Amino acid sequence: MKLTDIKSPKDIQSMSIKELETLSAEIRHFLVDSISKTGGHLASNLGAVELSIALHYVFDSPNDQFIFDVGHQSYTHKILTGRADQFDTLRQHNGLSGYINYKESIHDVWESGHAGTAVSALHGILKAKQLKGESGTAIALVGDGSITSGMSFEALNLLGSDHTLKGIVILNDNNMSISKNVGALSKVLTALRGNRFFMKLRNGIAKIMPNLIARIYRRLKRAVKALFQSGNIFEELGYAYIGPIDGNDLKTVIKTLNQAKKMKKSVVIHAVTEKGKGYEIAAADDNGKFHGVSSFDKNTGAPVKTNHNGMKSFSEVISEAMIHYQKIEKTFVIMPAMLVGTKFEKFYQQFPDRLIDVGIAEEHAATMAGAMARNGVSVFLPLYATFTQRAYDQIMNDIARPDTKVIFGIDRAGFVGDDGSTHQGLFDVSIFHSMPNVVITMPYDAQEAFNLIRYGYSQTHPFVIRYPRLETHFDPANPPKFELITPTWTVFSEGDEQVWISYGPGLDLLLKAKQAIGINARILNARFIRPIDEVMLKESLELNTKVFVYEEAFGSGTLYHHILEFAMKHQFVNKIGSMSVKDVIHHGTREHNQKDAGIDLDHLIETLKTL
Ligand SMILES: Cc1ncc(C[n+]2csc(CCOP(=O)(O)OP(=O)(O)O)c2C)c(N)n1
Ligand SMILES: CC(=O)[C@@H](O)[C@H](O)COP(=O)(O)O
Ligand SMILES: [Mg+2]
Repeated sequence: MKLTDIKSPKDIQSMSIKELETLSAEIRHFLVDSISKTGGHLASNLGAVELSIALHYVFDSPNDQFIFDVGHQSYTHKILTGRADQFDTLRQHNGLSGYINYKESIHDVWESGHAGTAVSALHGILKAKQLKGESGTAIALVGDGSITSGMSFEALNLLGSDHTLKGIVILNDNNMSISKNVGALSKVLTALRGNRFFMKLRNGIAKIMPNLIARIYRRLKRAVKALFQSGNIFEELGYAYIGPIDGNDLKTVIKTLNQAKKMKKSVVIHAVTEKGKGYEIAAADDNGKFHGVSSFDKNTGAPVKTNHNGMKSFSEVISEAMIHYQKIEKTFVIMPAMLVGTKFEKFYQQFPDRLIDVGIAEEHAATMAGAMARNGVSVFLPLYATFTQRAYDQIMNDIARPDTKVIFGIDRAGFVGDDGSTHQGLFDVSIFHSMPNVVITMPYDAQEAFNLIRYGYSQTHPFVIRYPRLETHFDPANPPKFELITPTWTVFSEGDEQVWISYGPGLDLLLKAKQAIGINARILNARFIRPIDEVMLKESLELNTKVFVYEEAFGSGTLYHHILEFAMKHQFVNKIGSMSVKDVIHHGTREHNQKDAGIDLDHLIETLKTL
């Protein structure tokens, strides 16, 4: 059967195990082929093929509801629910989403994109079914990285104690988050994985080679200890624990799911899988390079080259700046699971004792940062703008409220493009504006990024430097110097007919609009989004002309509103217009994101013409 002929999970439910095994090989081949062209989350999907097939084989979606934590590993589920023919549009505008998406399919029942929500969703879905007397069950597929997040623990704690509900949690343990998984729970899982070895031995499956005996003995000892002495964390939380099982062995997974289906209490199935399975280059990688990929050459695994012409990502610029800044002052980086994406690997290699990967634990990272800073350590906390949302309370209560100097590197600020609505970095400006004491900045280029970092460490408040998922000119061999700046705006382009204000990449757009329309506008670089530069703003308002504020951010309590407030307070009567994001923006290129939000260049020009 061709994958594109699968229209519903029913189409695979009458297959034999052998046929399903052939199907899993075909799916892997398809995924590598397809993702090599479109980009996407490769390694996680390759590891979850058998788990997804078995789910659809044993259970009956959508009556039984499948919850994919994050949702980045849901590609096989998409194929089995009739979407194989759309994979050439993956993560593209109006194409298939890279995550679970309610609009795509009745089988997509839990959207997340953010890690750690699956067990809470499982609890919620089961409770709703119970209250409404509905049939069917729910199953959560959670990775070993996501299970370490605070939310997962909160939910495991509650669901385990609710004996009126029965949920199934499949713990997809590949020993990897994006990078190697971290923390004590990861060690517990490693110990439990040892039990698989014990079971294999008992069944006479393991082939013992003489030179391995000593190692095997040590692992056996660990396994026995985990089994009989320290107990099993999931059992102690109230779950039946099945495993560890080979999560890439279809027959075993199907047998186990059938067993779990019959059980009366909530159950955790510990499935050991291989991230990247079936594509050797991805399977061999333990640096997270094949977690999320852009298009690549299938034979070599190398990304399809684009000409960067001296350009580097802002992530690289900031991490380089932090490396250079170590000559001025030692700082400590608290990294919630995004070492690869934020480009801090080089920093970690050079300063292994100045960075800790805390895993998917943004809340913990923020409070830990606050505590370290209060105890005299210079802290840098890199967070993707979207994941900042997870730590709102901790940033608010433990950093902003007591006015503690933590320097935040807010990466992926603004549109993120192909990851879509769950990952857009559009809310951080409002979030930080809603908190006391926080200084909010955005650099236009690499020089300004260096300067803002220098400035951030020289002042005394919580300090945000936000930067986009874009590139800028940067030569690592000849990096900018740290210049001393004051917290002011700058004139980006001279003029006096109108005053246009923005920050970061919005400035380029305003400049293009100025060139296109021919209005001699003064363009101000509000690199300090907060506090606003009252002197420069007042001077500009005194031109007694129209003012316009452009923000690539969700327009609620952002720069525009503070400019308005200032103008009203000082009784200026200038007409002040604005453009910002007002809606949820889905996947596509950055340009599509701008168009969908109605803040692209064409719309900007039209708006400015009639201001
Ligand atoms: C709150 C939050 N923080 C960070 C991320 C980024 N992120 C996406 S997937 C992932 C790793 C997940 O690891 P795991 O759950 O083990 O799944 P695997 O990819 O190994 O299958 C991370 C850190 C996220 N999606 N949500
Ligand atoms: C699944 C997830 O949340 C991350 O893998 C995310 O897709 C990373 O995005 P970047 O590619 O921008 O690092
Ligand atoms: Mg994992």
